Amino acid sequence: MPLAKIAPSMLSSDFASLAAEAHRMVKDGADWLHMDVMDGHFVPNITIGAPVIQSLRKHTNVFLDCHLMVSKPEKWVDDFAKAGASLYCFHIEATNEPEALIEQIKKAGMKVGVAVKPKTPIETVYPLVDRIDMCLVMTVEPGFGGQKFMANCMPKVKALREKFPELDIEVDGGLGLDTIDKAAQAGANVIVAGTSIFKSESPKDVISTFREKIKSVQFKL
Ligand SMILES: O=C(CO)[C@H](O)[C@H](O)COP(=O)(O)O
Ligand SMILES: [Fe+2]
Repeated sequence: MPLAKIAPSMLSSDFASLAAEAHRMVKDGADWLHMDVMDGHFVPNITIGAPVIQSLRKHTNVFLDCHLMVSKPEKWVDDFAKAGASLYCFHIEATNEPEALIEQIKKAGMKVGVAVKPKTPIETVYPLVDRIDMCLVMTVEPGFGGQKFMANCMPKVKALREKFPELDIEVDGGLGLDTIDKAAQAGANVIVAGTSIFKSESPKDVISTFREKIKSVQFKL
């Protein structure tokens, strides 16, 4: 099972001080920064686009894990690559040609992630796993931070981990000190958390607790 990676969702940060918030998260132990991109069409919310990634990239070298909750994800690959995105994670529900999109993302020089919404069967990603770097199993309906963790998505994580022991498996939505155990035991190793980290008195402690919980199950799976 790959190493634990903790990826604060910047959706919960103060967007007016994004660079400072990014530095704060890295100082507090974040491995990646999770950048939630929403177009108001695939999900009923609008957040950021490539220009924001471009600005942020001028202030930090940290790995930018971009979660594209957008229709037509093929349309934005080059913009995000030029802007300095490290990983481009698209929703399998948003494209009819995932294989071509994966190749396009790789050609643009980014890592590739495929995301599945809670109701999407995990089997849909199995044929793609040999070509991707990460699978994101949503544990809320995409669109908003601060929602309740959907524990009924854990069997999807477990099945994916059993089939692909070395794959980066990311969970996203409602992760906190009260839900991290379930995600770790199911086999997730990349933890996205916005609300629980940014609302905490000590993001550093939350991040290190997440990492310890993943490590504690690492060798059992
Ligand atoms: O993809 C997302 C929303 O669609 C966010 O990454 C996610 O909601 C973060 O949630 P939380 O604040 O509960 O950690
Ligand atoms: Fe996300």
